Amino acid sequence: MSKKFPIALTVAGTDPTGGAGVLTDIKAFHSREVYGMSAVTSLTAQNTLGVQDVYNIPVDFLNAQLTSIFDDELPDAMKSGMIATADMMEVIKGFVEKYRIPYVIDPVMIATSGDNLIDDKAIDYLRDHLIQTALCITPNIIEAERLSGLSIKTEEDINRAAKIFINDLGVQSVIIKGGHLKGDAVDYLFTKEHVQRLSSERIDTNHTHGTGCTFSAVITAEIAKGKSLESAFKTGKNYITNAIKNTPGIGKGNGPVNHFSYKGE
Ligand SMILES: Nc1ncnc2c1ncn2[C@@H]1O[C@H](COP(=O)(O)OP(=O)(O)O)[C@@H](O)[C@H]1O
Ligand SMILES: Cc1ncc(COP(=O)(O)O)c(N)n1
Repeated sequence: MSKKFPIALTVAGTDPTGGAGVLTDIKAFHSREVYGMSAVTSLTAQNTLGVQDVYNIPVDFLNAQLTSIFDDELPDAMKSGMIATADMMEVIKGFVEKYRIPYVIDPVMIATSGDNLIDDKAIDYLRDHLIQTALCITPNIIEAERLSGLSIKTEEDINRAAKIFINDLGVQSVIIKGGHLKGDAVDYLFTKEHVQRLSSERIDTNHTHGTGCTFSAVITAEIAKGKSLESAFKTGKNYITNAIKNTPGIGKGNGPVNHFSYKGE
């Protein structure tokens, strides 16, 4: 029987309050009318106030989850978020290379609350071995600084970091997200050939838990539909701006975003 929906897979950690990680990714896939699958890397005990505890799934069991998925049905695109260790990254790299699946990496390192989510060896593996396997990586400013080794304060710094990603580290394309800079919220997609700049007003809120997860999940969903990266980037930006603006107001701290309100392209 032929499948009726595109399929997107997320490989990431869980947040029991549903604001970040696997749960927000699946909500975003569903909202974009894409069938969602997941392989869990870590269980976290976290909420809108911070991360209270982390349990990393044994690497063999991550392998087992991915084997179950890929033995049965090939997703049209996949993304990853929190991958706590280099061993886990190696397993994921194996599947991406074997099945040649379009892959978006959100190089998650630190939660909005400031808690570390992955170890230093994992950051090195991400930079030296994993990001090269992706169609696109979506670092925020802090992640772009850590991976490129530059301090990023201005648009010029962003351009320099992008050159390092593409020319020195060998990534196919990079979206550097300006959510953590001042002024308008500006994101930049760099490929070897061109730059696409998308700007939105900065929304004055602390309800930005899971924004990076959601943004990369929407991009992955659009890629699963066969959309171009440029078009997926536009949808991701429109979706996240709307989702932050219409915050559902959940929790006592940095709340999650709204997956019900965006109906556009
Ligand atoms: N206060 C805000 N107002 C509008 N857009 C925002 C705001 N904060 C983040 N964004 C947007 O949300 C997306 C995620 O960005 P960012 O917060 O930088 O990533 P991360 O969640 O990985 O730290 C980007 O498209 C960014 O421009
Ligand atoms: C399991 C998990 N994955 C990712 C994030 C980062 O979230 P954000 O999108 O706010 O940077 C998180 N807090 N928890």
